[in-house]
Amino acid sequence: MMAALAHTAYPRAAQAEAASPAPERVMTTRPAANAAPAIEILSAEKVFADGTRGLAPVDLTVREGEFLSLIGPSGCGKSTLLSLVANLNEPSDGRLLWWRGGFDGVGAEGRRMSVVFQDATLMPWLRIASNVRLPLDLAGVRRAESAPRVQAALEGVGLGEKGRSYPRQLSGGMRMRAAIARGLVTEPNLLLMDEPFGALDEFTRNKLDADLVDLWWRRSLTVLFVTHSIYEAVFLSTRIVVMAARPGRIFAELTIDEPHPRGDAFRRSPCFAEYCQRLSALLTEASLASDPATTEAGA
Ligand SMILES: Nc1ncnc2c1ncn2[C@@H]1O[C@H](COP(=O)(O)OP(=O)(O)OP(=O)(O)O)[C@@H](O)[C@H]1O
Repeated sequence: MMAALAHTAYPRAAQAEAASPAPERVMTTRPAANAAPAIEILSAEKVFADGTRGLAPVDLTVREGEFLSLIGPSGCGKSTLLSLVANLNEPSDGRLLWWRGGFDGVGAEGRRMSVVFQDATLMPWLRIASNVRLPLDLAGVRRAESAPRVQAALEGVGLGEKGRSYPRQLSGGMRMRAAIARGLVTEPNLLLMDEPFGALDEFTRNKLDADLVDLWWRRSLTVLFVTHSIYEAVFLSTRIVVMAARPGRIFAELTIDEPHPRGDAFRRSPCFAEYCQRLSALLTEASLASDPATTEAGA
């Protein structure tokens, strides 16, 4: 089980979504600032074999229950940072902690992690259900046990009827949902997502964003999310980390202190527009700080 998160009840009338009869859920602005750390990045630095300094020392704590997005100009190290957290890459210096321990503790109860990339990477020759079942097959889970878990994961992303289809029979948005189902089938506590909806049209992306934030909220997930989209970052996140390039580093942070679940009413609200403007201004500053000429001049 995950550590208890602070749930702050909001008067339903305070939100336009309250007009909708469907969700009987308590609104919340989790997580608590003092929630336990899921990931601690401690002065982690990355210099690649060719000498490229992908990341200057970065210090960042991702707390349980956060939806934390990384945004910044191209080459600022978002994917590099995510790959360190996924343990697909090692820091050249500094270290990371996963649930206050080493990576060998990942996978234990309450410490499960999944990664979803921009490309759905489904096996074209396997039906959707078999694609989603892959992580369970690799873990040696027996079919009798995996079948209901696969079906539940598919239903969780709205693909309950598509298990017998092949990837080519699905739209791009559906394939991405299948990739998310594959990420969720192991019931992760932490979901790492590298621009998962970057290749989708805006309408589909908005829909998947709404479903993702709903999943995050219902399942008490912790999410570390890479995006280039200001709107997506503001809509989804509890906190946004703005990065600058050359070398990749943390430039600024913005907390989106708005209750969940969030829906279209939030997207249309003046405060959404304000957050977007603030984030846009920070990104402009980060881009200027990423310009070598500016950086040198200011040094
Ligand atoms: N394997 C590698 N070898 C050398 N340099 C690399 C390698 N991987 C990344 N880099 C460099 O490290 C820096 C950070 O790259 P990274 O892909 O993390 O940035 P990003 O913010 O995710 O970029 P984008 O938004 O364009 O995806 C860039 O300068 C990139 O060229």
